[in-house]
Amino acid sequence: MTTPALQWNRAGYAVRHGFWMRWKTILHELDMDVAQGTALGLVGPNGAGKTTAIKLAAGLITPAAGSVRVHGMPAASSEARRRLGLLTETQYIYPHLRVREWLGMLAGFSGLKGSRLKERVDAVLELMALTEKAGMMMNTLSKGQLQRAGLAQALVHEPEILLLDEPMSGLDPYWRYRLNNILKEFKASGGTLLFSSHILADVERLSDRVALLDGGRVRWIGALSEMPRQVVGYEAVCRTDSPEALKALTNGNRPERLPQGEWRIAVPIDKKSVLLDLSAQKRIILESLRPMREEIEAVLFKFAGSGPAPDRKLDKKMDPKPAKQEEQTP
Ligand SMILES: Nc1ncnc2c1ncn2[C@@H]1O[C@H](COP(=O)(O)OP(=O)(O)OP(=O)(O)O)[C@@H](O)[C@H]1O
Repeated sequence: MTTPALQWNRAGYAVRHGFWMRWKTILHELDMDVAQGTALGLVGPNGAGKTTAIKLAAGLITPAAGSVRVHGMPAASSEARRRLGLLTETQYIYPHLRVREWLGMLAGFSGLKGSRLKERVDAVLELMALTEKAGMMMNTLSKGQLQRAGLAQALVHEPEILLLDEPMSGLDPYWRYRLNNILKEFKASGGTLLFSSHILADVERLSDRVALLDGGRVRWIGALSEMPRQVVGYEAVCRTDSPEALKALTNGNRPERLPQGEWRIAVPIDKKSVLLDLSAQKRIILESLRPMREEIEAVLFKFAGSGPAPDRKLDKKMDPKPAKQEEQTP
């Protein structure tokens, strides 16, 4: 079996919290992975643990239990970090640096030098349409421009893996579309993507798999197309001369007349037997029948909070100090 590009292996994370500095578990035995060349989208309510999971993969924080690996290497190792491009939710900008200087400085931290560094800074400025802003101070950028500068720094050293916390945040619809295409190209060229988002349409467009986090646990992981969604009704296309038959099927939903004279109707689940009876009696001629499933949002909402309650035993058992021994072993 090939080693995943990213892997959280029963990874836990805890912080000291509150007046009494009690331990608070933020992630509980997180088990998930991302295969090379694929995208995993993290979704979940505020405070679910998405940013913490990304920070663990970036090696910014170390797990208190279990391990987090990048191509089999500890996420906090310098070799792992070299392979990563990271966009955090809150960017550390140096307000009095110019955009080009800021990008150059971060590119330098990633190991780029000389003409190669200049070449790459120019390339990401152009990619993010910031060439004209290159001489401006960082603190004069708009929110969306700052986000694009953040994406430029994540891409400048041509990482194999991108870790993006809310990458679409602050972007206008045009840039959301552009970024979607940029990230698809990144993936098509073998790149691996981990990102979080509250915008389900973006998650649907970009992810091969989705992990739903809530309360610091993975509640569901898989391809959205495989998500178990209940049938809530049917979309029927039929021919009929009977307005009563149409009325009996629709629960007040307005039927749509199609150009060839057929009717497209949304039939609620409880009218399925009426539909079949009318069809058997030839009062309607069914041309097509397609199940309608519940909205993805509704299923996610159901999954969130549906798992086990936080594991108190784990909270107590968890060694708050980073699991150094485990982390060193590739
Ligand atoms: N240093 C800390 N001290 C106390 N609590 C913390 C700390 N860091 C994170 N948390 C808590 O951990 C939980 C998970 O935070 P995290 O930022 O990972 O959530 P998230 O899913 O990214 O949320 P959002 O969608 O709002 O960005 C939150 O309840 C947060 O308050």
